[in-house]
Amino acid sequence: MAVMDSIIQKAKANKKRIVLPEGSEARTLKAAERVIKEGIADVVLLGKEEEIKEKAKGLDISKAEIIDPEKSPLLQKYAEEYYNLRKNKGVTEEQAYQIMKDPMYYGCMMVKLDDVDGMVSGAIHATADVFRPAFQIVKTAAGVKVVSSAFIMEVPNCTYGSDGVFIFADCAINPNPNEEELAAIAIASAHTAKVLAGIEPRIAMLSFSTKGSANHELVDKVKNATKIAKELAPDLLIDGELQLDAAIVKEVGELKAPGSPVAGNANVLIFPDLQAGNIGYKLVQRLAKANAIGPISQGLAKPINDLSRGCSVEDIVNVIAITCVQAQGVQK
Ligand SMILES: CC(C)(COP(=O)(O)OP(=O)(O)OC[C@H]1O[C@@H](n2cnc3c(N)ncnc32)[C@H](O)[C@@H]1OP(=O)(O)O)[C@@H](O)C(=O)NCCC(=O)NCCS
Ligand SMILES: CC(=O)OP(=O)(O)O
Repeated sequence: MAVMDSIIQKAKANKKRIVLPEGSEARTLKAAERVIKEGIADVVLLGKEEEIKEKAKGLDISKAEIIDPEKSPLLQKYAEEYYNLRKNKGVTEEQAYQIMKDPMYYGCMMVKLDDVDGMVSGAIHATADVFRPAFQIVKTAAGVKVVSSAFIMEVPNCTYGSDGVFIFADCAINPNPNEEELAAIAIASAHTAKVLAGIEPRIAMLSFSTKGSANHELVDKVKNATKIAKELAPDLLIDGELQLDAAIVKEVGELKAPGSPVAGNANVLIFPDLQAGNIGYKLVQRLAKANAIGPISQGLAKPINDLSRGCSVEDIVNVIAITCVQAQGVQK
């Protein structure tokens, strides 16, 4: 938990205000209580006040602000903002008003208008339902074409990576990134490695082939993405295409990819598509009992983070703390 200890200390040092749209969800309420009690963040819960209070019986959430989007005096203003953002996509004023009653959209608008510093959701919503409003309302940061996600993986009793700490990406957002997108995911993940996990990135572009051991168009995609990433970020330690064993096991790396600056010692693992990435992180989380922190979004203009529906209270606390640290880096 060393990585999370440091992130939680950073979050406490400059407290931020985080909205939780799944305000009446049991794990979310427990996480809200802990986050407030430990001074990690101020919390806004969205939902029907009576329902939230009923579900929170026995918990102290008295310091959380509760907002029911349907009754909010800001609903009309938020609807107008949404209408202006989406009218060119055919959204009418009436549709905008109805959409803005949805806590997922309302929460994103709070972030967009700086009424909160960040949002965490996804304990009972699928990833697409978290990111669709985020893409529409908060949009990408300047210069970013593709938003992606990464997990900080802390694998117990493991000497690979950085003493068992890895970044895995993209495990949650882009189903089938093209070469340029895969290169962008690698570069964004290097930033996450440095800023959030506190490790110096050594990036492996993963494949079922190592340095030409197999020929296939799927392998070509990873080779080309590696070339693009190296051109865009010549200072980064990045290599591919590498199989997983060549990427993380020293002896296998020396055998399959001699001379590689990364093979055998990688700590940032870039998966070729979402099938591999999502299966890969869940395998390591469940079979190796790794702490999977995330998914952490990369490239949104302001921080909005998803959760796995299988998350624990601790996972939610962790993602809230990460969202706070991301918010500290946002220029307003
Ligand atoms: C993320 C996701 C929801 C976007 O899907 P979508 O809504 O069908 O996307 P669309 O192509 O219709 O795009 C919707 C908007 O988001 C934008 N967008 C989509 N993906 C984006 C990305 N990765 N980065 C930045 N913007 C993106 C589009 O440009 C579009 O913007 P616009 O409406 O202003 O033109 C989709 O890629 C998805 O479902 N991914 C898999 C999520 C998942 O199931 N993960 C596994 C469990 S974690
Ligand atoms: C990240 C992820 O896989 O989310 P979920 O388990 O909710 O699909």
